Amino acid sequence: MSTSRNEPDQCNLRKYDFPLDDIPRLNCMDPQVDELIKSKKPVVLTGSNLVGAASKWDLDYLEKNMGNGDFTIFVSKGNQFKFFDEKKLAEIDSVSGAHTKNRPQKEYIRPAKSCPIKIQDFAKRVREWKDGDERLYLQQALSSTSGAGVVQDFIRFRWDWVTAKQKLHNWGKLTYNLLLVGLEGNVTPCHYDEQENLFAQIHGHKRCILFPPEQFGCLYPHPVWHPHDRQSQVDLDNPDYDRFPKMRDLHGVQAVVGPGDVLYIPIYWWHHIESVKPEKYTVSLNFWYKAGPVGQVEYPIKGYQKVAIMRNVEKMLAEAMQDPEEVGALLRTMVQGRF
Ligand SMILES: O=C(O)C(=O)C[C@H](CCCc1ccccc1)C(=O)O
Ligand SMILES: [Zn+2]
Repeated sequence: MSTSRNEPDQCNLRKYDFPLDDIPRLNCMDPQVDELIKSKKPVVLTGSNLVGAASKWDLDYLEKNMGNGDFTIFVSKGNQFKFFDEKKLAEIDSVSGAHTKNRPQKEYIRPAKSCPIKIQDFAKRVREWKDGDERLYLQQALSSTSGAGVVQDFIRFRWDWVTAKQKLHNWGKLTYNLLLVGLEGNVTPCHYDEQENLFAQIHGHKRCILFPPEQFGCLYPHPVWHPHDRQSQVDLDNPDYDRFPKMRDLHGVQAVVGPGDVLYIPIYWWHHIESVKPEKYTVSLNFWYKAGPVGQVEYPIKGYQKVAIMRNVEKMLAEAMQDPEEVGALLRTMVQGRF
């Protein structure tokens, strides 16, 4: 039911076959918050005012205060913006020796293509956008050249609060803040990142569905050498249970975040993010922190540590075999009928 305030109508959110529990929503001063972050569990923090200085970052303000540099936007014919790492493609081309020359170069479909744009053009295209047009998603790291007004606001974020969190939980350094401006209906499909993430929602609402690293087996990620490394092969919005039978065992958690909310997305947790009604576009800013130092390893090892181990095995085998196509065959030979 939609309340009088500008809130999403929980009833018109997409329904899924798998169960979804609610991510706790706690005031940032609640001591349970640090318990949850310490145990790498997601939580929505309210009242932090972390990006209060950005509460005025709507399209008009961004248009006037982001300078005239080029911004990276992604354009997609559909509603999915599945991250495609061009650097991985370059690596595959560089590593492929004579033995792979005779194989037709596997063509990769890029679900969304990236192109540079001025913020003014982007804002115009968002205002004029209507259903059926190709979709846009601005995804740009903020820096000191991001426009005077925005930089002034950036300085006034609650750095004291967020730096205290970083230190308390032994996170590594802040790598960057990604500014995200997307259209209602845009979906960032299920993937995980190798960084801790304080995801601040500024304008509009986003529905975030998360799964713990332990559900790696149900989400069938692409191989680490693939440009879609860290992205799930499954489409939650169009499940293929024949190819991916273990999707039936999915059990996620979810939250709809609105302006002022900060969602803690723990490192290695899967997340699928959709910009939802009633607003036409959404503005978010994430705070990505490198993982902290690996402390004393405790046994049994945790789900996220198993993911790190599996990644290393895939990297080592791809390096040893020099031909990614042979890694699967070798792994099947190694485990089938034996373990
Ligand atoms: O903050 C996060 O981690 C998100 O996934 C937010 C997500 C956009 C992320 C785009 C992206 C995904 C992978 C690599 C580089 C960029 C959204 O809000 O749509
Ligand atoms: Zn992410």
